[in-house]
Amino acid sequence: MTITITGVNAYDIRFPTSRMLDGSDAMNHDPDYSAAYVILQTDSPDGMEGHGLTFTIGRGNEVCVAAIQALAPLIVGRTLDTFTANMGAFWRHITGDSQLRWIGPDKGAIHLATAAVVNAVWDLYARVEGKPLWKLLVDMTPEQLVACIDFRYITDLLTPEEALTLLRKQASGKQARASEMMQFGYPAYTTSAGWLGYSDEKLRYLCQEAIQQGWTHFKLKVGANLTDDIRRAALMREVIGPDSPLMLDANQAWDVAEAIANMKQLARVNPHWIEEPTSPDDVLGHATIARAVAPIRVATGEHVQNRIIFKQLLQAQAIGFCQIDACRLGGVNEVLAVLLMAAKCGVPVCPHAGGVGLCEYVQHLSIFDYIAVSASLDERLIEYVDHLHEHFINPVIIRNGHYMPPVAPGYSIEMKPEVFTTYLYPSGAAWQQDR
Ligand SMILES: C[C@H](O)[C@@H](O)[C@@H](O)[C@H](O)C(=O)O
Ligand SMILES: [Mg+2]
Repeated sequence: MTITITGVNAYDIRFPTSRMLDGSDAMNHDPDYSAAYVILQTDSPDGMEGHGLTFTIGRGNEVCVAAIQALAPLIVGRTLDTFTANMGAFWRHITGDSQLRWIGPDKGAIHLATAAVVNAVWDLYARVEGKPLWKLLVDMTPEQLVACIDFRYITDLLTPEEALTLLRKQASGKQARASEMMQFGYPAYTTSAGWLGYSDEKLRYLCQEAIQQGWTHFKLKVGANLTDDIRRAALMREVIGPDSPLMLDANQAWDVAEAIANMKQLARVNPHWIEEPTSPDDVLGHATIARAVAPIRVATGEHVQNRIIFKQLLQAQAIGFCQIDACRLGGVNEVLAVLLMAAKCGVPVCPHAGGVGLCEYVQHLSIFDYIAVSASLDERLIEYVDHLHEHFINPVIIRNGHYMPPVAPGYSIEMKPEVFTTYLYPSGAAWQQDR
């Protein structure tokens, strides 16, 4: 069945999470979790649509909506088949427009918009095939997967031939790992207890509640004030016990030397990693910090804008954990490139999911990563935040601290119809009380 994409609708959806300081950190103290949301309209007789979003934290979401509208002419009037026949060419088509490229390339609002549009096309593709996205990817041959990737700028780390070899090596165990995923799910950690704006009391009871729910790995926000950081980290360590992994996240608050000095102090709580210790663009700074704070490892990625920066972070041995983001990178195609580079370098991928819809997205990527790329769960965890899942038609299912594989066709990102009225910014009812 040939389906033509007939329209692109973009929506500015915002949730007022800042009212409770959910999602707050050292840099982003009052985030309103938001989505620049795309619906691809098609001519399919059964009304098939493709859904995608890119995540922002409020102001500026309208810029991403405008960027999605700027990309729309690149896909309207095209058939899905012409894209899926050559996914690599499709990605170049979206990212390589000879004029739009100037406001990137592969970075900033236009790249966030790219992710929304690219992911919406993958969602449509998976729906048409009747599979959840992870399964669509798992069922592709190594040749088909490699054909999705734009290798320009990364062949000095990973060539298409090496990617093929990596994927072929894992082919025989795919079925067993898929069954394992269906039975036990993919391990996860929770960030929901540790937002920066939460009081010590709230931190304590949310941690206790999370333990009761089966969580064994926890993340805490640091970076605003070292005395507070030390006190809150000690509190969390006390509640979760000496053996549960505790991750720290500074959200880019520190200079390089400051990060090293502060981590010397925070080492007393035995952190599992330090996340975003400094600017996401500072590859060499990350490498310096990684060497200085070892054996504590550095994690980063939620603001790593493309495969090229990830390549450098890996080449410089600057990260011990690779935190892909489903819509900071330019959608599924670019994520595939990073999963394969990380596998080649032996760096575990632990996706970023602190936002709206990110948990729904990244579960597909990690489950695919395990089944077809890394073949390992060692030190691999998906982030989980307990916010806004009720707005999705197919929200994530967590069992005992694990993500259970989604079964509905698509990329799990479709929001319920009422969201498009209640949380539409600025006209939705949720925003009226602010006016
Ligand atoms: C503003 C956001 O909530 C961030 O704090 C969040 O994405 C965070 O860095 C995370 O790692 O989940
Ligand atoms: Mg973070």
